[in-house]
Amino acid sequence: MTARLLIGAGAMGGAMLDGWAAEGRSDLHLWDRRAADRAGVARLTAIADAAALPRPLAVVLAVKPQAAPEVLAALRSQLRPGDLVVSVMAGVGLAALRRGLGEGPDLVRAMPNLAAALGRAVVALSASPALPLARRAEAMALLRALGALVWVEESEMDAATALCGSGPAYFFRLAELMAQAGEAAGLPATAARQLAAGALISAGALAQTADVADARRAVTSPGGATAAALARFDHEGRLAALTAEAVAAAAERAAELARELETLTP
Ligand SMILES: NC(=O)C1=CN([C@@H]2O[C@H](COP(=O)(O)OP(=O)(O)OC[C@H]3O[C@@H](n4cnc5c(N)ncnc54)[C@H](OP(=O)(O)O)[C@@H]3O)[C@@H](O)[C@H]2O)C=CC1
Ligand SMILES: O=C(O)[C@@H]1CCC=N1
Repeated sequence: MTARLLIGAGAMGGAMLDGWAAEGRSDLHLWDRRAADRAGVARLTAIADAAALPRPLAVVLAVKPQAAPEVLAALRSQLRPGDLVVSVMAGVGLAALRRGLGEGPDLVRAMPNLAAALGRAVVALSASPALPLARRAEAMALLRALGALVWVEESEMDAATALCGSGPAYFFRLAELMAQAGEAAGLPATAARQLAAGALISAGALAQTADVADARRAVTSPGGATAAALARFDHEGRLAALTAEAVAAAAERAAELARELETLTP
């Protein structure tokens, strides 16, 4: 069984630990500056301790992209040929990971989301075309407990980040605004929040069983209340335009993180 080392246990790393805990794994190691201790997870006192971990070793990098140069530099000399490094850092490309970590480890990029804690994320994956299938399978085995896996080209990773990494926040924002609008329409604040969040949960559940366009059509009675709302959303294509603009902004920010990293990399 491959030992696992997670570096960075903030929001995303913590969610992955929760997802793996549900798998009942006993070979989890963690390095983080200050995350709380967790049952069943062995804390390293320094990244340098990674050298002594059992092999084969899979390292998952979940620090902020801005911390990448420092963390990659500390990790580089601790890795051995055959180690697998999976990075969930937005905007940190395979080339930057390779420069930072050297030729030893095999590399995979992954873009999960916070539903990894519940095993309900969708995770975009990319790797060099030269990465053998067996190593891809190892990365998939590592991430399977976190949710559904979708391979994309590395050139598509920023767009994938804008959808699956950031995407949950878009729906949460809409639910926040729906709650505000519900209150303005006369509901008590608590009920408005419960109903808006409930609608989000209901939509998520339905989206698991049907194509989203079909599900939308099923909700929309001809001439009914939903149709009235959707007509406003779609008036002159404004929701489509706004959504396209927002997704492009997220993808562009991921690309920009990569450019910023170039200036940080020694
Ligand atoms: N949040 C999300 O929904 C998603 C995040 N990601 C990616 O996951 C990564 C982590 O994001 P997120 O969990 O939100 O961020 P957080 O800031 O919540 O977590 C980062 C963690 O790494 C720790 N850390 C360890 N070493 C360092 C170091 N040398 N410098 C800085 N931090 C360090 C931080 O410690 P400290 O608290 O002391 O700074 C913190 O615990 C990012 O690269 C992001 O792009 C990907 C998909 C979704
Ligand atoms: O906002 C971010 O940059 C990270 C990546 C996707 C979700 N959170």
